[in-house]
Amino acid sequence: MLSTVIAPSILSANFARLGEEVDNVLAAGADWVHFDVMDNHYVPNLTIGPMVCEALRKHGVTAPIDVHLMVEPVDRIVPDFAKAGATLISFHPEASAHVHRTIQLIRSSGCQAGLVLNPATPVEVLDYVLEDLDLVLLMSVNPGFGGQSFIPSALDKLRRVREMIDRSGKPIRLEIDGGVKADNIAGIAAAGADTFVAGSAIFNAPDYADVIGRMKAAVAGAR
Ligand SMILES: O=C(CO)[C@@H](O)[C@H](O)COP(=O)(O)O
Repeated sequence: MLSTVIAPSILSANFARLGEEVDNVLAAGADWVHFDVMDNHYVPNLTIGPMVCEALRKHGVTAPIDVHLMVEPVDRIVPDFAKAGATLISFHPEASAHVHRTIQLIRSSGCQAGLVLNPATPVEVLDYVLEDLDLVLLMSVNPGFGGQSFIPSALDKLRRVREMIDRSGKPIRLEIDGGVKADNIAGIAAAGADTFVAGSAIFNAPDYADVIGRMKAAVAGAR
């Protein structure tokens, strides 16, 4: 089983002090930085692009940057994020005309590739591409905003994708994103996730180390 990763979503960080927020959350025990890119087209919100990713690298961030593209089209922006220092790039199959080609593009740009399934996207979309992926990201909210509630059907989906990954025998990460909190993360881990995105639960907490520590302890108990 792969190691546990806690990836705070900077969507809920204070953008006026972003470098400091990222430093603080990494010092508090976070493993990755989750970087939500929204285009006001694929999703009804507008956030940050490659320049901000590059700025974080120039600021001195060395942790993996986990870029979640909620943009359409996808391919045009992939090389820009690779140059800006992204470690992983994940995208939605609905936003790419050629899913396999986009995966190859991400990998040939030097990044790891992830595919993101919305709450209503069937797991069969992973057929034929699963073994080309480094990560599967299951959305447990509809993409576009932080602070939403975890959709319970994501647990069954996690179990199904966990089985698919285990059957493949490949070291593919299973990431969950949306409504993840210290008080529901154990059940999410038991359903098969190893990589946990949490935005509001971490950045709205007064003590980042305390909440990340409680999340890691709950995951360790469940796994
Ligand atoms: O991608 C998204 C939303 O589209 C997520 O990364 C959210 O930003 C997670 O926020 P919380 O639900 O943890 O507040």
